[in-house]
Amino acid sequence: MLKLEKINKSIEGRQILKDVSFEVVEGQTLCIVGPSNAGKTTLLRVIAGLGSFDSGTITLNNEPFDPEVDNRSKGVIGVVFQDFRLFPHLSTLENVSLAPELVAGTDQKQSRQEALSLLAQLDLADKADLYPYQLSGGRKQRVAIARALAMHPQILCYDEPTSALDPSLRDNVASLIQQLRNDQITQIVVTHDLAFAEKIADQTYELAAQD
Ligand SMILES: Nc1ncnc2c1ncn2[C@@H]1O[C@H](COP(=O)(O)OP(=O)(O)OP(=O)(O)O)[C@@H](O)[C@H]1O
Repeated sequence: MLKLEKINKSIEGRQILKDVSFEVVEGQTLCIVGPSNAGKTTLLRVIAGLGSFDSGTITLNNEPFDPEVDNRSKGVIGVVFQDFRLFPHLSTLENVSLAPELVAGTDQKQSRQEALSLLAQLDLADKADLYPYQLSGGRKQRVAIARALAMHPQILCYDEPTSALDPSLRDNVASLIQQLRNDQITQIVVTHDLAFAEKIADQTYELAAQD
């Protein structure tokens, strides 16, 4: 589905990504693992179009795909950030319905209906009117997931989904990712936690630290 071939990227003269090649299969979960500083976040940013790369090719469904151009504002690749990045001045419902309205042009009634249905799916139905500061870390993360899913991404990516949460929630995050996999959502999960990766991954790509 999404295929990377020999992706290279240097920052300030230092090679961070070297010949990164893998393919994530539709409906499956790919984990990108590696030690600190291996370039996991950098790679995720490249995939999501939030950062450039120097050489290599990326295709999506066998078509050339330039994330910086083709993902901008389109939500083809959704991202759940480590720190969630919710809009603090918006309610849970508004956080989820905003992008479909502003970016995809969905009318407000429909986008709110869809947001409510996603919130119900993620066990947040009774949190629709709360603001981010009123939510626990685990719930904020689920709002971030609902917000990404609201754009109907072809792939949902996570940057270190367990690291900002209490360790007791690790299994809940794993269950949630497994539940989304059962719903046929294609997922890419960046993690340094090998045991976590083992639980959720169909496929693992190991990123080695460069010198
Ligand atoms: N904008 C930047 N400017 C300078 N160096 C950068 C920049 N972005 C990333 N780097 C460097 O690239 C290397 C890889 O960083 P990255 O955050 O991608 O690694 P990581 O595997 O996600 O690490 P961690 O698990 O610690 O988050 C680091 O040495 C980092 O300092």
